[in-house]
Amino acid sequence: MNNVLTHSRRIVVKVGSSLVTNQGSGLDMEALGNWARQIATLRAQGSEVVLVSSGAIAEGMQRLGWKKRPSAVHELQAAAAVGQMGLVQAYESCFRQHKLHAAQVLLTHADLTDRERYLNARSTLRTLLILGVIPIINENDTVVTDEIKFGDNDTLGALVANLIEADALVILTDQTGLFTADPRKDASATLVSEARAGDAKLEEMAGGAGSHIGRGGMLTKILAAKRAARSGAHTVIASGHERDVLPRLLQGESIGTLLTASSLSLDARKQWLADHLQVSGKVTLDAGAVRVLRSEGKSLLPIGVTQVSGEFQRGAVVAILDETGKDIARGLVNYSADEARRIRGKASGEIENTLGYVDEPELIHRDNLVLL
Ligand SMILES: Nc1ncnc2c1ncn2[C@@H]1O[C@H](COP(=O)(O)OP(=O)(O)O)[C@@H](O)[C@H]1O
Ligand SMILES: N[C@@H](CCC(=O)OP(=O)(O)O)C(=O)O
Repeated sequence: MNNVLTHSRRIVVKVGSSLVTNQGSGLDMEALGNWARQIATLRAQGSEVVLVSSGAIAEGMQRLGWKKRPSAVHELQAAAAVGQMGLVQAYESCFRQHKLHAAQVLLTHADLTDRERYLNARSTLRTLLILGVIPIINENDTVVTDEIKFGDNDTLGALVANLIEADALVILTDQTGLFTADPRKDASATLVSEARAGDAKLEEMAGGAGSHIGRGGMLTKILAAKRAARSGAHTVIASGHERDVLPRLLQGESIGTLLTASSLSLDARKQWLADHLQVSGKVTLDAGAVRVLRSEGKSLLPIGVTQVSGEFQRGAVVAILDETGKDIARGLVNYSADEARRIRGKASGEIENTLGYVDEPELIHRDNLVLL
């Protein structure tokens, strides 16, 4: 019996490519019907559920008659555009059988890194949940390029869990959970039934995707659990082939791997900052500045900055690096890259002399700064 999930009222369910397709070609309608039925059960019990579903590329390939997954990005994008139609049509008809409306929500990285779009996405999802609609989320493959895509839907699932402050993220896949090593390669691997999300040991156990269908493998699921935990969401990694896995999990049954979040959660603004995978620039600090940020939770003053790279405006999100180049924090800057270069290493009292004006004494205020 596991009480952690019985208290979950808002849940993000991610179903991987391996579970929604027929060996990578076309959709497995029976599987989709099965997810819809289980989600309808949760909904009837009062839970709010968001579904993150892959499958667009596989369905698009089948509709276009392609036997082999293309490697060219524009062809994958074309397949995703064709296949997404089929994916939402299929879900729409499955959910309709349970008298539930479904909504298509396609997100990109940029949607979650821009504060205004992030807030819009959040309020739309909240509204859909209040209306009793099941949002079905996928990456907007058509407009993303290699550099800016999530690529796997595990990361997307975690960011959605952060976005709507979900209680739990359930990642369903083709394995029964996280094993001590990839079970496809190591027959002696054993199932990890419970661990703390973010435990570094888990990353060593996890390998890449087990088939040509899936993208991220176990590592992206472990990292997704770590990310989801930042807003307090627990993660379960379990097999989608397990009968009635969703209602059973919520009834407290121990199935798969439970990765627990500590009860500490960052406030929404800091959460948004921590979620920035893409940043506009970087500032490198000296050892003293790193120490006061870490141990005293202070604001970052220009005097502690040794280097500024990239081009950014006031209000942008930047990565904060320690003197060895390690990424240690995210922050919203009070000065542009140009201004920051001019005031770096200087005392705050010198800002006015250097720039001719002073907006704020600190480069990044502590309220706008989050340690990673
Ligand atoms: N430690 C591990 N425990 C379980 N599975 C692992 C592990 N390391 C790697 N894997 C592989 O990860 C695969 C699941 O990821 P993936 O293929 O991306 O599926 P999905 O499409 O569901 O995201 C499994 O089939 C398995 O081969
Ligand atoms: N957005 C892509 C799915 C990406 C993907 O395969 O992710 P995953 O299910 O995590 O292995 C699609 O719908 O085809």
